[in-house]
Amino acid sequence: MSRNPMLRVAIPNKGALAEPATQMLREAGYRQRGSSKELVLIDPENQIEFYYLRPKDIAIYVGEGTLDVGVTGRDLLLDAGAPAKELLTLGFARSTFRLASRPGTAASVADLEGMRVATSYTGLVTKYLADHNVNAHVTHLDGAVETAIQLGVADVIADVVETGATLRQAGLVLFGDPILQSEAVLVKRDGTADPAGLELLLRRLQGVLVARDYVLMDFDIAADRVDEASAIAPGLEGPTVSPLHRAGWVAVRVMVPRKDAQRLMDELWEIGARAILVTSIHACRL
Ligand SMILES: Nc1ncnc2c1ncn2[C@@H]1O[C@H](COP(=O)(O)OP(=O)(O)OP(=O)(O)O)[C@@H](O)[C@H]1O
Ligand SMILES: O=P(O)(O)OC[C@H]1O[C@H](OP(=O)(O)OP(=O)(O)O)[C@H](O)[C@@H]1O
Ligand SMILES: [Mg+2]
Repeated sequence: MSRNPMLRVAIPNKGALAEPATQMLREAGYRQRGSSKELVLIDPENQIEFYYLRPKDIAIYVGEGTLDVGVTGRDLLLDAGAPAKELLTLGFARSTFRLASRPGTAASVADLEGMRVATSYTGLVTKYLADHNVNAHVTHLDGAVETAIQLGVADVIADVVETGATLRQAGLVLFGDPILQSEAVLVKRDGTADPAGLELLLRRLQGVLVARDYVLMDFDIAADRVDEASAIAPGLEGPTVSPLHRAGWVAVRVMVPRKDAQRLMDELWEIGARAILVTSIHACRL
């Protein structure tokens, strides 16, 4: 029997995406490299190969079809302008892409006419300026772009902002609307059939995302209050209700968003639920 070719997956080898991406794949049951010197890791048991590449190159490999799918940032994907599309948002490396300058330099993108803009994301910024009919000089820098203004290379920068600490340290302020909201995404080449093994990878990653975002909530409650409890905590497909030895009482189990757990416990307690327990989900397949 001939086996399908292995699924070929691009993973960032450094920067803000690298560690959370490998951690998520480990949680999804895949082998990951043990040292940053390993550039390729084959996981024959799961019929998958991982290629550890520079974050900026991943959309290019996937867009050209050299690799089947990859983990990258939405900002990097748009910057590359590669024919690849988002399949799944992964919830880490969340950032915004913003314009910044010394106070008083500009108030909106329209003020950038004729100015010098430094960025590591030349593709993204050039398109953004063109979309706003602004003619500005875009200078490409590989990183640490916040320093470009102090060194007289640019009037304005466009860069990734998370906490804003790097900007503050450089004496810069944000201006204008955010150019985009970014986070890590799984991408695939546009307009091609799904390769063998992709559906399984997606299901496993979705399982990790649900296990991270949801908890299990168990409680005991009088049977005639189950409808009220379901209105508070409906679960994903309705609660599991089991009989209890105590007459007129039942045990209820629901999945609830982790961030809402404390509020839901308070509300369930108010309507008479007792022995309310919250448990983490280690893994799941919905
Ligand atoms: N401080 C941060 N917080 C959250 N996400 C970030 C942060 N810095 C970068 N990112 C995101 O991580 C992705 C990759 O950026 P990163 O800066 O790690 O790559 P790089 O600049 O190519 O690598 P390096 O900075 O190591 O040279 C982008 O999608 C970016 O939005
Ligand atoms: O808003 P903050 O929390 O300060 O984070 C944003 C900073 O993090 C990234 O830098 P990185 O460490 O990747 O260095 P680089 O500029 O050389 O890419 C980004 O380019 C910003 O400089
Ligand atoms: Mg960086």
